[in-house]
Amino acid sequence: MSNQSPIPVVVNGACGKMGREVIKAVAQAEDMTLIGAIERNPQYIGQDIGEVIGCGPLEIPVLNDLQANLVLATQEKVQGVMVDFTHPDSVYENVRSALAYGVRPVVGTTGLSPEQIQDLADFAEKASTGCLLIPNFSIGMVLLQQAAVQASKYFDHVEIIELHHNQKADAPSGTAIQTAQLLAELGKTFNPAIVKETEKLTGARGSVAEENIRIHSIRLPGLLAHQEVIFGAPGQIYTLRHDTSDRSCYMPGVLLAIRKVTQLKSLVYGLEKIL
Ligand SMILES: NC(=O)C1=CN([C@@H]2O[C@H](COP(=O)(O)OP(=O)(O)OC[C@H]3O[C@@H](n4cnc5c(N)ncnc54)[C@H](OP(=O)(O)O)[C@@H]3O)[C@@H](O)[C@H]2O)C=CC1
Ligand SMILES: O=C(O)C1=N[C@H](C(=O)O)C[C@H](O)C1
Repeated sequence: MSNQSPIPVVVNGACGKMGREVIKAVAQAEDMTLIGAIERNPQYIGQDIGEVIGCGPLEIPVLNDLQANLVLATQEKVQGVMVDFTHPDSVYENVRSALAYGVRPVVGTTGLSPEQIQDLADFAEKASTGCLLIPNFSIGMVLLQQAAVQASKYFDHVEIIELHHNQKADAPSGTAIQTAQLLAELGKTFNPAIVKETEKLTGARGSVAEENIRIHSIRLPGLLAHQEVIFGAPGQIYTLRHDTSDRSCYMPGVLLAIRKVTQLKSLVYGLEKIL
């Protein structure tokens, strides 16, 4: 065991699908201490978060007061971290609040606009406070994206298909948007038109992201989170695919981000930057 004080962690969206996994992972991490579980759903407020998620008492009541927990995080021996897995509608304000208190945000929630991300980056820079925005915490997705960047040097035609459970609020997924951005960094425009296309049903050809890369979003019960990047060239197709089967796949990335954000002084976007 190291002599360093454990990192105090507040989890926002604690009773959601991802929040529950994060609570479990943080509670088991020897170098972290769970100090807050924030949730808006009244059915859980006041209950022990450990009991709610079925891992036994953790002596942390579920509260619906982010500000109070952020204040708590500033009173610990070492500066705290807020992990956010909530909703596109609330994440911007949550991160602004955490940064204002000097609490470092680790953000998994997707759906922030480019303008909101830039604003948070400026705010973190001014506050000289680390902040991590990670559209996807799984190592498999980082590897897929790296392979896609490599392939994009040799293929001029590419489309992205992302497939998720139908409780997902935002489309396209944060991961698909980031994947298109990474491919676009090469500085070439993909998918030169071969014929004049007509969409007989609006949206049939998906949405167009950076450098003319199309993203198609599928939402079905039974899916978790999946992505394909399909490259085409005359006479060949190269397909990269990542599938998740359990949300525990994100936890090594989440724990790494909690450790790394304490060493940062500005906003960093993407798991690949901290590996
Ligand atoms: N970066 C990554 O690797 C991953 C990112 N995600 C992203 O994380 C986010 C959460 O996903 P998931 O856990 O599946 O979602 P859930 O809907 O299961 O959980 C979201 C939690 O946030 C709460 N919430 C919803 N709306 C608000 C709001 N306006 N203000 C405050 N709290 C709110 C929900 O409460 P209530 O139940 O009352 O609605 C719930 O507790 C999504 O954006 C998703 O895309 C998901 C998986 C991996
Ligand atoms: O909502 C989800 O489930 C996921 N959301 C993230 C995204 O939008 O990319 C990450 C992963 O795909 C799971």
